[in-house]
Amino acid sequence: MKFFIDTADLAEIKTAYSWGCVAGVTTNPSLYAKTGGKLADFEAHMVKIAEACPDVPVSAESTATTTEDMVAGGLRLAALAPNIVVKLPICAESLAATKELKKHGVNVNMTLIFTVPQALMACSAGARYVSPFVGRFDDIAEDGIEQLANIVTAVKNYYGPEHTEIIAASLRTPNHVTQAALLGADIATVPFAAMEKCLHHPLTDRGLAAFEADWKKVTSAQ
Ligand SMILES: O=C(CO)[C@@H](O)[C@H](O)[C@H](O)[C@H](O)COP(=O)(O)O
Repeated sequence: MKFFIDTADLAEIKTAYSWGCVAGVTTNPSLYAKTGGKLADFEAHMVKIAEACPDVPVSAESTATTTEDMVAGGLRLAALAPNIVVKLPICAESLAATKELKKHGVNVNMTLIFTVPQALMACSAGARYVSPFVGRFDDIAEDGIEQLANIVTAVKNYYGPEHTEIIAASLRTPNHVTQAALLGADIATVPFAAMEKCLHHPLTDRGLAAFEADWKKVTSAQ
């Protein structure tokens, strides 16, 4: 499973990318709003992200509401940098836009996926990625991991990763990441704070402290 970083914060993206394990970036309007960014700066911000990690896909989300605007806006976003993927929320208009954008060679990441039929419809329209949400199911006392498992099984029954990759989204914890990996999601897109948590374990920290203490004994004995 690949790791994507789920943020629009450039500093977080640069830090996570420098670790060498980040294979993509996903952003959305809420994550961009969190950076304090203005509408006029949106495209320039996406370019900065794309240039900061030029060898991995960067999802930039369109807020258009008609197929025509999604296609026009998608072509504009895709032209900003070669690694930009156009992110669209699942709806009738975005399915049609996905089919059209694919004809132009533009990759689409279809987001806000909560059900198996939604995921299969997105694949069928030609989405390069589908993004089922986990945490938001947990928020309403449903099992987000179980829902993700159903989507992974159904999509993999009919499509391979060269057609459509599954991005487990709305992940909040290392356990979400573990479960997404075990059930076969192609990608986990992880917020920076959760990515940092994934790095650590108390036994790793304890082991490191022991190595350092023992090495001091070795160096001070010389
Ligand atoms: O859809 C994708 C990735 O393609 C994500 O960026 C997705 O929008 C985010 O994971 C969610 O919006 C995060 O939602 P939440 O868990 O913070 O409620």
